[in-house]
Amino acid sequence: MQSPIPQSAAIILCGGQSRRMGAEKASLAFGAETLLSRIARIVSPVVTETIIVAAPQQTLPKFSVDVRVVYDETPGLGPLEGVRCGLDSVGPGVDRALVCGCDTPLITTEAVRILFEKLDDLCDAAVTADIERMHPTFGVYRVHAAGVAARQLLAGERSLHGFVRHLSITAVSPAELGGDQLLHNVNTPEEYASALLAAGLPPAEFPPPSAP
Ligand SMILES: Nc1nc2c(ncn2[C@@H]2O[C@H](COP(=O)(O)OP(=O)(O)OP(=O)(O)O)[C@@H](O)[C@H]2O)c(=O)[nH]1
Repeated sequence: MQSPIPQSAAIILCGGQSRRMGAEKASLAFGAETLLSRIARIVSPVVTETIIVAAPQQTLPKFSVDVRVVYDETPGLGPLEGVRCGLDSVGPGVDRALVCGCDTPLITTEAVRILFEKLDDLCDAAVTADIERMHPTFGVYRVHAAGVAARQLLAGERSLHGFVRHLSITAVSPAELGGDQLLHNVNTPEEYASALLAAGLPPAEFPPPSAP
């Protein structure tokens, strides 16, 4: 097994409303895991610390790896506030961090490692981008981008796409990371079912029978 990249972190966003899903995405079963615990397990081997950024009072599932949980300082601002809080809370010496949603269960450890390798000295971030658009919730950011996020939030910006427009970016195609399926986003019950199928897992009960 390869060792973690020194002075690196992973920030997993798990707040939000899950409106399209109609049930909290982070705690949805995904095989023997939940969506959130699966992502933590996949990303943690690459980094020296894994940080979960949750909404205040959010109930979190159990984890199979070490994580640190922090909470949105100002709730209700959306994922950009989660990114800002995550980047602001990395440990001493950490200078770059993966930012990832809890709703992309088909990402791989290898893809995370490649994203870190793609971040060159001249750029603020290496972000996945397909022919249609950027995917800011699968990217590696320099920790100093927290300042840009803070300024954007103060200016009323809420969107991660608006945020990355203010950064110098290396765009990384899904093909370079292992294929389009990596970015499969689980936002709806149908996308949840198709992600389980793509991962070779049996269908899950939906709505979920009980909260964890
Ligand atoms: N910490 C934190 N994470 C968030 C917040 N909003 C969204 N996220 C996370 O960011 C990722 C992308 O979220 P979206 O799919 O855009 O929004 P969502 O609220 O989860 O879902 P919808 O209500 O259906 O739009 C997911 O992993 C969410 O858990 C937030 O306000 N704070």
